[in-house]
Amino acid sequence: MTAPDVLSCRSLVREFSRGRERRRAVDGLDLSVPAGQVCALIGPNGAGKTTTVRMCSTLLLPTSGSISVLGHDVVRDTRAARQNIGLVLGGERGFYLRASAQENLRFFAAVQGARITRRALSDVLDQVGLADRARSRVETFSRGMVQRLHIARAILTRPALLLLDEPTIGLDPEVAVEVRSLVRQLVAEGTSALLTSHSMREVELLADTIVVIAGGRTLAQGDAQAIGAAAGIGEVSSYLIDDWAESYRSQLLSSPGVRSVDVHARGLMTEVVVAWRSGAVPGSAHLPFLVRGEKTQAAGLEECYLALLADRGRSGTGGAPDSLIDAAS
Ligand SMILES: Nc1ncnc2c1ncn2[C@@H]1O[C@H](COP(=O)(O)OP(=O)(O)OP(=O)(O)O)[C@@H](O)[C@H]1O
Repeated sequence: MTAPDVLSCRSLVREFSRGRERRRAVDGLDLSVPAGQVCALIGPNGAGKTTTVRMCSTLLLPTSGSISVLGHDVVRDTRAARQNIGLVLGGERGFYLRASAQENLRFFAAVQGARITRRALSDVLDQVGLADRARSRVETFSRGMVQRLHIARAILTRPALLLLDEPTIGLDPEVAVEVRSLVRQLVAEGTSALLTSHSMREVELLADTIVVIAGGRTLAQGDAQAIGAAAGIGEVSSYLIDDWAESYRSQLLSSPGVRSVDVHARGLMTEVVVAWRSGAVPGSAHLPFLVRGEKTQAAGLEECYLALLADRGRSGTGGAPDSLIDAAS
C-alpha cells in the first residue's frame, strides 16, 4: 500500500462575502504534497495562495472540498491534522520581544499543548543556527534571526508538513539564502512543505512540483518541465542588434515557434528577447535583423509563469482578481 500524501486538497473552494456579493478566492483547487517533497503555489497578488495556506493550516474553514494532512481531514479531525503542521508566515512578528528565544519557544510549545524537553529545545535552536542566542531577547534579533526563530517555532513538534507562506519576504538576499538552505535541510531530513512565494528563483531552488493559480483556479501544475510545456515555451533567446524597427515584432510573431517578443534598450544597442516553443529556435540567418550577439537558454520558470498569466489575460479571464459567483440583484 502506498503512503498517503502528506497534504492533499481536493476540489477546494473558499468564498468570501463582499457586501452583498460572494466571491470565490479559491475555486476548485486540487493539489498534493507527497512525503519529502516541496510543492510551490505561485500566482499573482490576490490569486488565493494565502487563503489556501490558511485553510490547510486549519485557521480558515473551506466553503467546500476537502483537505487532509497525513490522512487526517482538517475539518473533521482538526486536532490530529494540526499536530502534523508547522506554519511559517513571511514578515510575521508574533514573538514576545522582551523574552528570550528559548522562553518564546517554550511558551509557544505550551500553547500547542506540546511538552518540549530541554534537549529538544536546544536541538531546534541549534538546527536553525540560534543556539548561541538562546538566552538573548528577541528584540535584539535581526529580521533574519526572527525568521529563523519562526521556523524553529514551526518545527518544535517535528511536524510532517511545513506551510511556508512567503517565508523570505522582506529579507535581504543573504538572509533569504540562509532561510532557503534551512528549508532544504529540513526537506532533506524528510519534512514536506507547501510553499508560496513571489520569488521564482526560490521556487526553482526549492520546489519539486509547482501549482500556478490565478483567480483561485489552476492554470498549470507539475514539475518545472510540465509548467514549461503548459506555457508552450522551450527556449528563450536574447539577441543584441543595432537598430530596432517595430515591423520586426510582427515579422517575428508571425514566424513559426515564436511565443513572445520583448524589446529592451541596451546602451546604443537593442536587446530582443524571444521566447520560442520547444526546439523552434532558428539559425540567426532566418531572423529579420542582423544579430551582433546571441544567447539562447532553456526557459526559466519566470518566463513560463508570465506566459501563462499573459494567456489568461488574453483569454479575457484576467479581469477580476477572484471570481464573482453571485451578483447582488
Ligand atoms: N477575509 C477576507 N474577506 C474577504 N475577502 C478576502 C479575505 N481574505 C482574502 N480575501 C480575498 O481573497 C482573494 C485571495 O486573497 P489571498 O490573500 O488568498 O491572495 P494571495 O494569492 O495570497 O495574494 P498575495 O500574493 O497578495 O498575498 C483576494 O481577492 C482577497 O481580497
